[in-house]
Amino acid sequence: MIFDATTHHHAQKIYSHVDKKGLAEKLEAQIARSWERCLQSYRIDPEAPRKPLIIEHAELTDHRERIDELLGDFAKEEMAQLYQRILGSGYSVILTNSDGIIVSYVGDPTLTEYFNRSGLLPGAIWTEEKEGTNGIGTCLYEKSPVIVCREEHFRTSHTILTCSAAPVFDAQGELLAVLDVSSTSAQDSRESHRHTAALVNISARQIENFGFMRQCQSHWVLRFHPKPYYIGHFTEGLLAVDETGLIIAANQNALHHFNKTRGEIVGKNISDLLTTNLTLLTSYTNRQPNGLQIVYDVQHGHPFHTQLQFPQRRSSSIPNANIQRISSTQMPFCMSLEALAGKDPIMTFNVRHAQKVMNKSIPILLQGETGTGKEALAKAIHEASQRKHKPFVALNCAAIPEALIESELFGYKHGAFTGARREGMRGKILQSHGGTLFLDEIGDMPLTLQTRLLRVLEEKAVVPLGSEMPVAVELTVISATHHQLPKLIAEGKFREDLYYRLNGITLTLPPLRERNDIDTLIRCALAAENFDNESIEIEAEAFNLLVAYQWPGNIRQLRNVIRTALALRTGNLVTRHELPTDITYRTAVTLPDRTLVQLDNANIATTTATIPHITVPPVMHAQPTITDMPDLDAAEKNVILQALEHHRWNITNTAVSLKMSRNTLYRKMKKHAIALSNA
Ligand SMILES: Nc1ncnc2c1ncn2[C@@H]1O[C@H](COP(=O)(O)OP(=O)(O)OP(=O)(O)O)[C@@H](O)[C@H]1O
Repeated sequence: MIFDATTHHHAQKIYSHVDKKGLAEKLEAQIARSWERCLQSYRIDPEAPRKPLIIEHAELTDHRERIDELLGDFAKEEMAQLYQRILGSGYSVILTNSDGIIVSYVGDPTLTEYFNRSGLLPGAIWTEEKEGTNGIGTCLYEKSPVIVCREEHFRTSHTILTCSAAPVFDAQGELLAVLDVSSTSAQDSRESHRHTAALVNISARQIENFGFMRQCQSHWVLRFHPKPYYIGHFTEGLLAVDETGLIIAANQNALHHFNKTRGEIVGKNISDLLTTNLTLLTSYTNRQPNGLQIVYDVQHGHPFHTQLQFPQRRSSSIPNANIQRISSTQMPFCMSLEALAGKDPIMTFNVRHAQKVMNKSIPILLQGETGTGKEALAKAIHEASQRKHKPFVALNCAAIPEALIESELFGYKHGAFTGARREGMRGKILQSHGGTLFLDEIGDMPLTLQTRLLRVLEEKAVVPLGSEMPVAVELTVISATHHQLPKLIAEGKFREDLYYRLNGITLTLPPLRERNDIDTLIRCALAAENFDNESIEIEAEAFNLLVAYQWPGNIRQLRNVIRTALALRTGNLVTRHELPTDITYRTAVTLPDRTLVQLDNANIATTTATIPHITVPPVMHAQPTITDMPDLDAAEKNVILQALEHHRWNITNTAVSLKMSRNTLYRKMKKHAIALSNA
């Protein structure tokens, strides 16, 4: 930056504007507010020279993955289209995440160096706190479209830029990203940029609507607009509804069309807002798949043209009270924090307590037998918390060799040790910055690492291997173990001070055999494992055998049994013959003949099926002896080895292909003495 009279004049203009409360200069209100924030809240010196703040490549990759998850490739395609529309004007098109970090960039290759020097490059941070008034940062703060033209920038070094930025919100109305177009042309004025700003706003709405459809793909989505030809247009309203017709999400346009706030729409039934309901809408769409139906705004009587989109992978017929379907898309519903509370008093207690502490940086310790749903609860807490848009990062302390946990957790600088990645690695702790770090099997963490973890928790900073510079981290930890930590402390295997650090609150998950909502869990498991989305019925006899079984492997075992039963069934009926002998022999039940239990998919998390009364006599322990098992064991080992080979020993892909969790895969590998070093 050149320090000359012009530079100084720019800074003086800002001081005098803020001092004289706007009397010195006529300014856009957004710019005036931002200048005040920069001087009074962030205390930035407008003349201070500044280098762009760029995050590390590995961190940028994490941010990109998170955005891609929510917006898919559409954001990049829309940016490319926008760039084509303004081609030749010397502009760059930029997408940042909600932290103001540039995650995508499309620009004139001949100007790349020029933009890079101005700090407009992937990984650069453009919040107002860091860069003063600017298109991206001010848009993030204002949560509305902004134009920041040349001298309206706060930092003198940015006054060569003209930027138009528009916010992109997620389906819940939270700010997700900012789309920005910047230029360095001296010809640009606020007026000449209005056309560009309009294009940016249209593209931001397109990205937002596409993101909405992606985020709500397991629900019904009602598209609506007062004019029929605007269905599919960036101004269309979108409402996502669950199977009872309850509105669970709305886009910005929907609020505008109803002239209501989000709070006045989300949580209402669709029939409270429109002269229709989900059954009428689905039956119309079944008859006329691409037709538009006219319905009326209940409050004002205005007509809306509507089109219903069925959930992807869910049955597209009208919910029917007699023939109930089980659908895999109910999985998220079953696994939400509210749904996990179920009807079991201990789980309800756990969920209520989790809700009270989840936004207060209080560490949560989950205790329970293997397979009781500790990781599922940790994820649900994260998803229900204010951190839901930040990463959920899990580390299984028992599954990773001791030598690797350290680098996995704390990360390393490039060249920290032989074999280290050239660009270094951000450890799990830094990856979870602002989100949730889930430390599974914490009781198995080696003592030396417990000491380092304790230091991180106390100092809220990480020192990556090979580095001396601590990096500040915003850390919320949920840890889990099947061990009794106080017992490990007494045995000298776990640090007492770490235990108190991790145990802001302990939630103990009950084993499945002690839960009184096992019927609901069976329904959830059936829904989750019904990948083909078919109508499934289960014989009362089979259902009751499942209810009465003792489940040593808890919910994980239940899921496995149901997965196999669904695969073995003939037609759509699950009978006792598809259940493992372990269950059918052990559980002697007086059963009625072939009464069907129909599974109520509309109320899967809360209803009890009408199960005919049965008596459950004492359990017969007809457990197979170990000598019955070797062939099965060998077959299992073989299947695991083949899958590992097929997926080149990638644990995540192998676990997905075998439909088991990574933890289970690690456990089975341990059981069969398959070491990762086999690779
Ligand atoms: N309420 C539920 N309904 C249906 N499936 C569930 C529920 N809770 C957990 N599951 C499923 O059960 C399996 C085991 O759950 P999870 O991995 O959370 O258990 P865990 O206690 O963490 O196990 P481990 O101690 O072995 O790590 C997973 O497939 C999970 O998706």
